[in-house]
Amino acid sequence: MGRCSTVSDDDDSRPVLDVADLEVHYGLRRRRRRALHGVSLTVNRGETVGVIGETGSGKSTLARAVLGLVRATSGRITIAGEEVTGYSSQQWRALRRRGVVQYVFQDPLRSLDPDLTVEESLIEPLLIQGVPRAEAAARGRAYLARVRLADDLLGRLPGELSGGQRQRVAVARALVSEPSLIILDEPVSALDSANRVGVLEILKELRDAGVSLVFISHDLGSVVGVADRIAVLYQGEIVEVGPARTIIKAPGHPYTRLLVGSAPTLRSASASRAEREALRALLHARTEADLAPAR
Ligand SMILES: Nc1ncnc2c1ncn2[C@@H]1O[C@H](COP(=O)(O)OP(=O)(O)OP(=O)(O)O)[C@@H](O)[C@H]1O
Repeated sequence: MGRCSTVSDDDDSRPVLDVADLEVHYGLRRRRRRALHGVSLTVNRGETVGVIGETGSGKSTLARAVLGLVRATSGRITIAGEEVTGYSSQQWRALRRRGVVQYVFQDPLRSLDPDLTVEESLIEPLLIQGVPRAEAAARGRAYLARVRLADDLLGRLPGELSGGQRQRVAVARALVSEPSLIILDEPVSALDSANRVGVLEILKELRDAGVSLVFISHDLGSVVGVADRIAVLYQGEIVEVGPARTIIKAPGHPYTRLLVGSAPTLRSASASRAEREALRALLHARTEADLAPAR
């Protein structure tokens, strides 16, 4: 199976995702909270970009903004050459129906309709696009094989699958319409280690086949083997972005150093406890100085 086709244009030089100076606030007046500040990120066609950060850093908010599930307070989001920032919910629905951007969430039950069989879930996006049923069914089966699941699961409901099988079906469903971009928000976090390895292998194959992916995770170790570039999100801001190898070998920001130092498998020697505490203190000092509350 080849590269995912381009849905809305065929200019390969244009980023498939261009997020510029994105700001997202939640709540009103005194409850107003800034979740993202000045976030800029591009994903080139065929590129896999990892976004890592600890809990509450704004990873899901970024995913939701790019999927039109949360509104940008300011900034610009362009997907496959289409500026979507000011889209109404109707326009977002139309964009999703065209299959330009697809998603996989941590909990596959959020990505899959519990009342649709695996086959129905796989062919639904294609039928919406007007693909004839027989062709849609054939493509659904092909993508099921691509995530290494057998045809005998086609008649099952999501509730009749294991967690790992469900997440593979969610990945196959995201792929079936051959979108320009797939957003994966913590796709392996809820899986046991065998399934995690299996799904990461599938993501690597997709990357090698030239599918454009955003892989969001709190776990640097999961992202590092899959992503071409990694963006580090800290308290709603991207503090560092670079090739995966550079992020691991020469992390620039104290928070990235802390992440790398806390993941012993990523370095020959993990940071000592004293080093980690020194980095935490440095981070704390920066946070106090740099991050003003939302106005
Ligand atoms: N619907 C909401 N209303 C108000 N605040 C929210 C809402 N959703 C998220 N937040 C806040 O925005 C910030 C970023 O949340 P977000 O869910 O994007 O973080 P995350 O990095 O995905 O965290 P996790 O890894 O725990 O999922 C947090 O401070 C969170 O409490």
